Amino acid sequence: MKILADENMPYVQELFGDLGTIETVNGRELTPEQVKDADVLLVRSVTQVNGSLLSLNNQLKFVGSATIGTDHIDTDYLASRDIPFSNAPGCNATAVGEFAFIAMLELTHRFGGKLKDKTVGIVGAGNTGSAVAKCLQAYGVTVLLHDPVIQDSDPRDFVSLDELIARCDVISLHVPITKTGEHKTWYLFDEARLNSLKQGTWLLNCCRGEVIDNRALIKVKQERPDIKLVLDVWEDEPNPMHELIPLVELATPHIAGYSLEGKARGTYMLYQKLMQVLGRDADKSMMALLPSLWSAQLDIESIPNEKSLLQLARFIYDLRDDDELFRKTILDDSSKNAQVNSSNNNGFDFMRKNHKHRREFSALRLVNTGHSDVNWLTNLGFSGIGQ
Ligand SMILES: NC(=O)c1ccc[n+]([C@@H]2O[C@H](COP(=O)([O-])OP(=O)(O)OC[C@H]3O[C@@H](n4cnc5c(N)ncnc54)[C@H](O)[C@@H]3O)[C@@H](O)[C@H]2O)c1
Ligand SMILES: O=C(O)[C@H](O)[C@H](O)COP(=O)(O)O
Repeated sequence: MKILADENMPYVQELFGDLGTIETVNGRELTPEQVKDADVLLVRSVTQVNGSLLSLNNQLKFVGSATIGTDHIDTDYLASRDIPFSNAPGCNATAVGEFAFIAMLELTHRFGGKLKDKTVGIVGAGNTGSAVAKCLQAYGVTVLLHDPVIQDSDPRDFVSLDELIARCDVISLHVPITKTGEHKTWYLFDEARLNSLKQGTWLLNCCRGEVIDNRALIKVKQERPDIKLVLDVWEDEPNPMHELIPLVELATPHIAGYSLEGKARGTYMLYQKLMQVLGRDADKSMMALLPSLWSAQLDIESIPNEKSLLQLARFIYDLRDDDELFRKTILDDSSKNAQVNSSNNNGFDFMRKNHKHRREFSALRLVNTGHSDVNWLTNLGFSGIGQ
């Protein structure tokens, strides 16, 4: 069996190695010729899987995408050819939740005030939106949810988008990209909606770039510096509008979901699905792939203020490093960029490919050595305390 896998998918050899021959490829540049004799195709979000890519292949038994989003997959086409498909729902939701939470702590530290005093609106209350809400609620932040698709069948409370915008100090976007239908999300935040943000709103986008009209965002942000932005995703990736980057407070190249655990979960979910398709037992364990804990343990006496919480979060993941590298990689030093571009086509993809996967909060075991209540850190995701 020939398994063709994106070169940026970890643990493929460990999980699929005994099923056949593995060939790794640059997913963004994959051609029909390369796919021609594959039995299994494992992709990430950068590969458009459609009739054109699969036009020379008559033997494909499975397509898997180690991602939450499926907007790069022509699922109707795969169904028309009876090719089983699976994505990896929720695989990197914890990573996105922690990324957005840390970004909010960073903004609070930079611009003053307390995150705990803010009201945060989540647009799209599925896996990633709920993961952000979980972190915020563990810390005691007020959260409002907007999700017209599930609001009638979900027991949580929901508000309209207008109410969310009017009441929230921070808005975090977690919707799939959809171009049609009653609840389409393409340019959900167009110029009019961006202008309706209340004074001083922080807007985070960790879902898909095209949920915000980026050209309109440049215009609005130039007129309204009170709005603060965290963008992990961009219109027209891997070529974000250069004029937008300096206007963004925290800018990263679509890596909100890039935790080691999130990537491992993505590959593992595809392994489980393929074994099911092949009618075989999935006898490998995902936990065996991961280094057990990133740090044996950290003694915590108290979290006296938000700065201490930020320091603890930075110990796991210092988002400022990715922001700094992103600006340098994309904007600075054209000669360096030329080198990057020649070997890897694009600085955006270069940074994603070479991203050192961070760990999730759960990789750090905390021990409560004081008398104050720090047990809520377990609800935030850390291991140890209260267990
Ligand atoms: N930046 C990253 O690294 C990263 C990582 C994971 C996922 N993503 C993106 O984030 C998206 C969301 O991921 P998820 O796991 O939360 O997906 P999900 O399917 O679990 O949740 C999405 C939610 O959005 C809701 N929704 C749909 N249209 C809406 C609208 N118009 N208004 C409000 N809510 C709407 C859906 O009902 C659903 O509950 C993915 O589709 C993917 O594109 C990005
Ligand atoms: O949809 C997803 O799961 C995310 O956008 C994912 O993090 C994208 O990462 P990629 O597949 O491009 O490596």
